[in-house]
Amino acid sequence: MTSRLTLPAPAKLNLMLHILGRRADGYHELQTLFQFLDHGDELSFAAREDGEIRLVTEIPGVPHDSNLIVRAARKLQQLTGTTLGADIWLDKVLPMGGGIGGGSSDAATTLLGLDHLWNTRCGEDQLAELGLGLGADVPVFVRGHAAFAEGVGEKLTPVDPHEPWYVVLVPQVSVSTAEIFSHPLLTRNSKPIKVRPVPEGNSRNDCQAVVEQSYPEVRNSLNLLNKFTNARLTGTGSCVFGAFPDKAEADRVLALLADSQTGFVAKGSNVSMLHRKLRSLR
Ligand SMILES: C[C@](O)(CO)[C@H](O)COP(=O)(O)OP(=O)(O)OC[C@H]1O[C@@H](n2ccc(N)nc2=O)[C@H](O)[C@@H]1O
Ligand SMILES: Nc1ncnc2c1ncn2[C@@H]1O[C@H](COP(=O)(O)OP(=O)(O)OP(=O)(O)O)[C@@H](O)[C@H]1O
Repeated sequence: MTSRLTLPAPAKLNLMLHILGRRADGYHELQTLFQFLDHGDELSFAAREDGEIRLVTEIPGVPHDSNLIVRAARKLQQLTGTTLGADIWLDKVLPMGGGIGGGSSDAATTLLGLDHLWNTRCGEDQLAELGLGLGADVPVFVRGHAAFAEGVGEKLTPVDPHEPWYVVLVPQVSVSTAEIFSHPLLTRNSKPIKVRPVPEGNSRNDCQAVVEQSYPEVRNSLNLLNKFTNARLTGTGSCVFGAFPDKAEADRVLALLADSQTGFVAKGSNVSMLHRKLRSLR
């Protein structure tokens, strides 16, 4: 039997997100602070000699060839000219359309995993550039270090914010990133801030007001979590999160909300689980 390479695809949080303006191509200039969670999907890869890319475990509602995993694998094949293919298995844990970067993280894990398995040795610089073509959030997952991001999210400065425990609530709605970024009431004129000191604490997400307005479920989750800590939206939602000093406190709060809320507890991490695993393989 061919050996399988199994790797995690962690979630991310946007600890703050400021929108500075809109570019001519419709994309927005952002400043955002990314941190990873020790919680995510898991992917397994096995090389194929015939060059085919096959996602064995498809996601209902996402056509095989549109899945970011398949698109990432094909892009890497094109870039490197390898004759190898892969069978890929996905254990989907992260909610979709949750603003915690599941699809982008799957794509980054595919790029790094297949670069390792195929021995194509592209390295992080090339893979981050390739990943940007798949989504604005892919490069930070390729780099694997918490970062202050500028541009559309691709200009990354590594940073080391605190690593608290988080309660992440998952309102049962899927928010379209494109819909929020095209909303007429979105605030798009935040003043640029400096990378250092790292903006932590009372930071805001400029998408939060319009998401709360359009999705009452998200507002409700924010209100509930706000009773215990400063709750914020991640990305364009739907997920909301709050920090706690230890796991016991985070578990306690999630349990208190469990009647009406779906969610999970996870530790913030400045080095992604993916990179920790890859280092252990080298
Ligand atoms: C909001 C964030 O989650 C913050 O981390 C990301 O910037 C979004 O990253 P993503 O999901 O990888 O986004 P993409 O797939 O590249 O873009 C989805 C849609 O969001 C809008 N979009 C995204 C990123 C950005 N900087 N400006 C935008 O206006 C665009 O309309 C685009 O069509
Ligand atoms: N491997 C994948 N995992 C999840 N979604 C995928 C994948 N491939 C394609 N998609 C599509 O991408 C959409 C967005 O999924 P994703 O889970 O990345 O959202 P998100 O967490 O809001 O992302 P972000 O934080 O980057 O905005 C899904 O609704 C789905 O149609």
